Amino acid sequence: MPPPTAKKYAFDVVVFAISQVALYYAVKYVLSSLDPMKDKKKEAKAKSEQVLGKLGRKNMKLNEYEEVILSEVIFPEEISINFKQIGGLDPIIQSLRESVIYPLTYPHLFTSPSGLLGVSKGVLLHGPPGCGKTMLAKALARESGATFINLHVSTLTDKWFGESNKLVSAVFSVAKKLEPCIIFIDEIDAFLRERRSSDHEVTGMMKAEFMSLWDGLTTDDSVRIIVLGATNRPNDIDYAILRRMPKRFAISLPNEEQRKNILDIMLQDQHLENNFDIDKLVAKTANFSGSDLKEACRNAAMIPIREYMRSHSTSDGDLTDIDPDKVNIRPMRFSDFFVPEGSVLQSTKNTVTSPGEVEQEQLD
Ligand SMILES: Nc1ncnc2c1ncn2[C@@H]1O[C@H](COP(=O)(O)OP(=O)(O)OP(=O)(O)O)[C@@H](O)[C@H]1O
Repeated sequence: MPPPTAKKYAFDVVVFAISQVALYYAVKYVLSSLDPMKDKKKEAKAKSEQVLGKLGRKNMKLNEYEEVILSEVIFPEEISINFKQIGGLDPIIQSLRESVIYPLTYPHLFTSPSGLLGVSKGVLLHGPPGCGKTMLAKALARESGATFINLHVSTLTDKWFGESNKLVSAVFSVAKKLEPCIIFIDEIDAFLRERRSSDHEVTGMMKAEFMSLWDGLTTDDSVRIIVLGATNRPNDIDYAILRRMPKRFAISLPNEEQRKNILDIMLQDQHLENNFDIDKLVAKTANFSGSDLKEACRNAAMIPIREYMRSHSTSDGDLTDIDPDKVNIRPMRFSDFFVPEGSVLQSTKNTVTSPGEVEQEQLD
């Protein structure tokens, strides 16, 4: 048999190299199709490309964890709430402007060689449910012009369990890339509650990572990132976390004056009867949260509409003779708040506060 020629050797080497490359891609393909997170990563990538496009930062390089976090970014123009829609919280709004918006947007006002003006990197909104904490956070997002990361704890834990630490560090690296930035964590107690012996090891590591990266913000005055938390249960939050949130705002149940403000806002576009006594309604709604008031107004506003529909429907329930240009719905009356079907009492009976003091109003 003749000895193999140089040509044959070269051919064998090429075939071997091709087979190795093919093997590499085959293994990579198999591994990626076995990845249980494949679809989610793909989804996150698509969403993050969309977000980067909107931010005008298409060329920004992100790792796959940062892509997941980017899908939590909310754009100001997607938020319909502004400070004017929030009643009774003007002093808190002003303080939030000073402690969140101005430091992010006018950092030069807050620099001093002594570090005395150092801006707080953690702000906490706390108080009973339905009193406007989430509304405040959304309005801040809209009015601050900062990038707003609405961080869902489930994003860090449920889906990606095991990779939580990398996601936590992605939260801060994305925030840094997109600063000024607000990292908002609703129900922060669920995430950063007091450590318990029953905590999963990963949860503990994730919290430790979060705190250490947060400390990194505190030590660098030039960083324009703020962690904003909201909770109904401030007492459940780890003391170490509370210490990192020196600015705390209590959003309590609205008092009489605040309820008046809230009701004025909620009813401002309603057609009200001439002698509608808003002060009387304020007096009748002691212990109501903003959310209770909203529900009560919504139910009351339905009464004239329901009356109109009933007066224009057949016995089969079909609406008849309704000319959109001639719809004539009567103004809202004080008594609409006390019609049994949609009464204030009924609408709020499931809330934690007890609006039970409200008595059924005489309908006359
Ligand atoms: N001060 C307020 N002014 C106007 N509307 C309010 C106010 N507080 C609450 N509301 C109404 O109640 C709804 C619920 O409020 P929000 O979600 O902000 O409460 P929250 O304090 O974040 O409650 P939770 O702790 O349950 O999340 C709002 O969408 C709004 O309609």
